[in-house]
Amino acid sequence: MKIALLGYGKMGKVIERIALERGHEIVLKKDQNNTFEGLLNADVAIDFSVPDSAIENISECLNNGIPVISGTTGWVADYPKMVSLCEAKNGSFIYASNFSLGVNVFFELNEYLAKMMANLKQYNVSMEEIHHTQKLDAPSGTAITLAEGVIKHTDYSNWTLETPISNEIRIEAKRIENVPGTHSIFYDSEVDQIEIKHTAHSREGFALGAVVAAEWLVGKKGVFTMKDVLGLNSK
Ligand SMILES: NC(=O)C1=CN([C@@H]2O[C@H](COP(=O)(O)OP(=O)(O)OC[C@H]3O[C@@H](n4cnc5c(N)ncnc54)[C@H](OP(=O)(O)O)[C@@H]3O)[C@@H](O)[C@H]2O)C=CC1
Ligand SMILES: O=C(O)C1=N[C@H](C(=O)O)C[C@H](O)C1
Repeated sequence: MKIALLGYGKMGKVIERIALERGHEIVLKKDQNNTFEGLLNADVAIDFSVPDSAIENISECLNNGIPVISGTTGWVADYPKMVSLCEAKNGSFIYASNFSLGVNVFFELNEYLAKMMANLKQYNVSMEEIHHTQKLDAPSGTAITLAEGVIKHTDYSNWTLETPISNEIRIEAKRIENVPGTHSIFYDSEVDQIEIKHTAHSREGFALGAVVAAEWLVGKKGVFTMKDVLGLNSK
């Protein structure tokens, strides 16, 4: 498979290594300093760039009939626009706030726990995410997906980085040197605490998941999620 990398930073470089190990070829490594030249030779594009460039990168792919995977976070308010563009162009698109298998299992666990806790009003939900100090967005895209998973099954209706008012889930975003990504969800009552936690030990899991998603997407039309890629939709 010929892959265009849109974003060639920390993630782009790990994705390149894993893609080459799996027998793929890299036909474009786009950063701030070059153009999309080479994109049209790609079977699929993988965007791990910056919040301000994700929409341009994804649009360029969809407008040119190139299937695109995006892992860039911090632009999700505009996700519906990219879904509409993909549908209008009969294209192929996957966005995931987190491509790792472990986190996608954790997303399911989070929703399962939220369903069980929904009627136990004595418990207060909060979250913590910890990432490296270069991260541009807060809270992390993964924390937002986790909060949405709780909101879907409980009376919570929003998340906040500030002091929460009723029905808001407080997310604390910590930035510590070299942390690849740690997410915790807490259910606190006066008498106890339930905590679930996912800790990424490196960026390998995110990158492998993105390459697997790219391999899966080629030849399909539509807007998909990691649930489709991992066959979790029917569960
Ligand atoms: N969904 C997931 O599983 C994961 C998502 N992420 C997300 O992926 C994104 C990238 O993370 P990371 O690799 O750590 O970040 P880095 O800052 O290391 O890399 C970002 C890259 O994007 C490039 N870039 C900047 N502007 C553009 C542009 N206009 N077009 C293309 N590339 C551009 C930068 O280029 P230059 O060097 O020239 O500035 C750099 O190469 C973040 O949003 C992060 O949150 C990260 C890990 C997992
Ligand atoms: O910026 C990162 O590094 C990461 N970003 C993603 C996010 O915002 O959730 C995924 C992962 O936690 C690493």
